[in-house]
Amino acid sequence: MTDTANIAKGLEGVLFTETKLTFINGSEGILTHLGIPIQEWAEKSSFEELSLALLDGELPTAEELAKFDADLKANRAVPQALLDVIAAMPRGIHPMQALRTAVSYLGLLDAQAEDTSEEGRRAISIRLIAQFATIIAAINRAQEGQEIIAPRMDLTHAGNFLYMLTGKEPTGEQARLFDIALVLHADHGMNASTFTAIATASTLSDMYSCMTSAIGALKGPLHGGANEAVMDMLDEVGTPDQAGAYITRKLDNKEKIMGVGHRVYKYFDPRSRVLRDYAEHVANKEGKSNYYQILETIEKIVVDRMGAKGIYPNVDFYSGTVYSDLGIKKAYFTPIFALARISGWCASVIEYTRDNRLLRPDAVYTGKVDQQYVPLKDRA
Ligand SMILES: CC(=O)SCCNC(=O)CCNC(=O)[C@H](O)C(C)(C)COP(=O)(O)OP(=O)(O)OC[C@H]1O[C@@H](n2cnc3c(N)ncnc32)[C@H](O)[C@@H]1OP(=O)(O)O
Ligand SMILES: O=C([O-])CC(=O)C(=O)O
Repeated sequence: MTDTANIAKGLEGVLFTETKLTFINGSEGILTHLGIPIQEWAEKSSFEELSLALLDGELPTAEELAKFDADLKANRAVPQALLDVIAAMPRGIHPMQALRTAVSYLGLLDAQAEDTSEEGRRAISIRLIAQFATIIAAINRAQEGQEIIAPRMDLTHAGNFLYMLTGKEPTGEQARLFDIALVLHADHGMNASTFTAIATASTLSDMYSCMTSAIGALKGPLHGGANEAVMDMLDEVGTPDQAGAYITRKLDNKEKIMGVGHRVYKYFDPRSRVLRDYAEHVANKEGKSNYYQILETIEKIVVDRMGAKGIYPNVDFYSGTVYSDLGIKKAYFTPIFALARISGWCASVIEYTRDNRLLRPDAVYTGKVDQQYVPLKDRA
C-alpha cells in the first residue's frame, strides 16, 4: 500500500534548515534581511553592504565594509582565458547559458576551487560576487560583436557593471537605481535556486559546482526567468489600450500571467512595490512608457480578479521596465538577477554547510511490484 496523502508536492511549507539571514511573512508581504526590512535596505544601504552583511550574518563596521569593497574591486578582473572562452561562444545563445558555462569554466582556472573550508568558501564568494558583473557584461559585449570592456576601480559595483555593459559611465541616478535593484534581488530565503545551491553544497561539493547548479535553477520561467517572460508578455500586448482585453482573455482561459503569483507571498511582494515606485518615478519624469502603462492595467485587473486567491505581482513584474529604462536588453534581465542573487547563494551555502547534513528527501513509490525480468527476445 502506498500513502500519497502526506506528500508535500513542490516541498511547499517543508522546513529543512534554520537561517538567520532572511525572513518572509507571505500573508502580510514582509521581507527582512538580518531583521531589517527590505525597504530600509533599498533606501539606506548598497549591494556591497548587503552582500557583506549576508556573508557575515551581521551589519559590518565602516572599516569592514571598506575592506570588503576594496576586496571586490581587487577581484573585478577575470582571467584572459575566460574572456577568450566567452568571446568564442556561439552567437545567438541565451546569456544564461553563457553564464552557466562561464562560471563552470572559471572554476577550472581557480587553483583554490576545491577548497570547501568556510574560509575557502568565503574567499571564493568574494571573487564570484565581484566577477559575475565582469562575466555578464563580457557576455553581452561578445554576443553583440563589441569589444569587451575592462572593469573600472573608481565606480561602485552597480555603476561599474553598467559601464562595462554599455561602455558609457552611468549617471549617479542610474547607478543608484541599479544598485537598489541589486539590493532587492540579493537574497530571498529558500527559493528554488538557493535551495539548489544548498542541495549541491550538502554533498560537500565545491562553490563553483553550487553556483553553476543555482544558475540553472534560476534560469527557468517559473523563477528568475520570469522577468524576461514579463517583457515578452508586454511586447505581445503591444499598446496600453490592448492590455485590458489581453489580460482578461488570459485569465478567462486560465492561462498563467508572468510576474504574478508566488509560492510564499499571498499578498504584494514588497520588492514589487519598491520597483513599481521607481518605475513610476521614471515614468513621471520622462513620460509614461508603454511598458509601465500596460503593467499598471495588468496589475489592477489581476489584483481585482485574483487577489482573493493570493495572486499579486511578484519581484519580476516591474523589474524589467526599470532595466529597460536603463537601456538593458531583455535577455540580460535574468543574468542581472543572478548578478544580485550570487550574494544570497554564497551566504546561504556558507550558513548551511556550517552544520551540514546531506539533503536527500524521499518519494512515495507508486510503481509496479513483484515483477520479473523478461529477456529482451521475449518482450512483445
Ligand atoms: C523570483 C521568483 O521566482 S518569483 C516567481 C516568478 N515566477 C512567475 O512570475 C511565473 C508565474 N507564476 C507562477 O507560475 C506561480 O505563481 C509560481 C510558480 C511562482 C508559484 O506557484 P505555486 O505556489 O506552485 O502555485 P500554484 O501553481 O499551485 O497556483 C495556485 C493557484 O493559483 C493560480 N496561479 C498561480 N500563479 C498564477 C499566475 N501567474 N497566473 C494565473 N494564475 C496563477 C494557479 O493556476 C492555481 O489555481 P487553481 O488553484 O485554480 O489550480
Ligand atoms: O522565493 C521565491 O520562491 C522566489 C523569489 O521571489 C526569489 O527568489 O526572489
